[in-house]
Amino acid sequence: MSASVELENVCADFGSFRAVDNVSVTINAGEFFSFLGPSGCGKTTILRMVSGFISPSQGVIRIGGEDMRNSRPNQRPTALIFQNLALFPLMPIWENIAFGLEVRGVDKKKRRERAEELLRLVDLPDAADKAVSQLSGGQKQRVAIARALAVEPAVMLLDEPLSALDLKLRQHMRAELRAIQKRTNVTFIYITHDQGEALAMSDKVAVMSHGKLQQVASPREIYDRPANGFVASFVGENNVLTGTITGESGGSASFETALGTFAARLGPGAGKESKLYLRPEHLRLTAEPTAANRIPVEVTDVAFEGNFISIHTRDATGKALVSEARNDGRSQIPERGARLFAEFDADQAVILADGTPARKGEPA
Ligand SMILES: Nc1ncnc2c1ncn2[C@@H]1O[C@H](COP(=O)(O)OP(=O)(O)OP(=O)(O)O)[C@@H](O)[C@H]1O
Repeated sequence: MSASVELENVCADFGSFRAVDNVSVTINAGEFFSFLGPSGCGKTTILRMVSGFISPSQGVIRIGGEDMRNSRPNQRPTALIFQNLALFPLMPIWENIAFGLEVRGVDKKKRRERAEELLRLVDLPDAADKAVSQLSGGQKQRVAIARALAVEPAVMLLDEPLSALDLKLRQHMRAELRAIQKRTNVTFIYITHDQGEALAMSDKVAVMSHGKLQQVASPREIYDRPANGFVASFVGENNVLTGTITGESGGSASFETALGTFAARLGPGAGKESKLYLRPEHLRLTAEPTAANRIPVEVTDVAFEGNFISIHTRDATGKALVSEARNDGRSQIPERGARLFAEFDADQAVILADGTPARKGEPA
């Protein structure tokens, strides 16, 4: 079973400080949905309102179409998973998983069967009789997920559940979590400040800043078509050029900067206070430019990043521009000090409205 979650004009105020500012979003049943944003942007507060631990100051939350205003946390079809999971150290794994069922009066045989079924689901089929101390961090996290699923929630709320794990395990668990979500078809609402996690796992991502939703879209759209400068800079890397729009035609514009005038795509909301955003992977370094958009640069550093190489450059005004080359043995990697051109195609550069306004109760 899974359920949709709707937030309609939801605000959360702590005194005069607005932590969540007029958020409206629909999360479809069976979706893996992430809230992504920097620390303090209001993600956890949203999760706590959906789970019922705090009430919205304004607005409505519906789960499965039902207004949750008068439902306490234990009356909601939700289960919550934290970063610091608390398994009971003196109980074997299967009893940890079945604990919620015992509270509900399910008999021991059924509890054991359900625990074993869930252990198969989270890919730990032989762990039923093990002690908590015998499991690794990642395995414990999977047990915590099995325990949350035991009571058959329609919505799972996950609050940065992987942040205590090391990098390799975190990457492995991304795939695991996604697989578990697809197998169960339970709605997953996942909060994270890690863009890699959000992009890799989610059907849809909501990018947040200062309590406000900035964009709600598929991971691909968030990356390829950011709605504003905040999303463009927070998700992935971008070179940012300041300037002014001097002409427009169709979906593109000419943008005058201290380095010259460039043709670029006009993003949503672009106006006077806009900036030009250019991803490092779209900036090509060459001695013989072919594109009209070109900037003379000098290479200042070449950094090996594993699967790609970051090439740091400086233009005539002293501004740093970063370009990326794939480490595939075929890319030409320039030497430090080389004088080249950084060129880019107009449809890969986008002009976007700037950042996000400050929220109520906060200095601008
Ligand atoms: N009970 C509270 N009283 C006062 N302010 C609060 C309270 N809870 C949260 N806040 C404030 O609201 C803002 C949003 O907090 P929230 O925990 O939702 O952010 P977050 O995006 O989850 O951040 P993090 O990733 O660091 O957990 C923060 O500025 C925080 O200090």
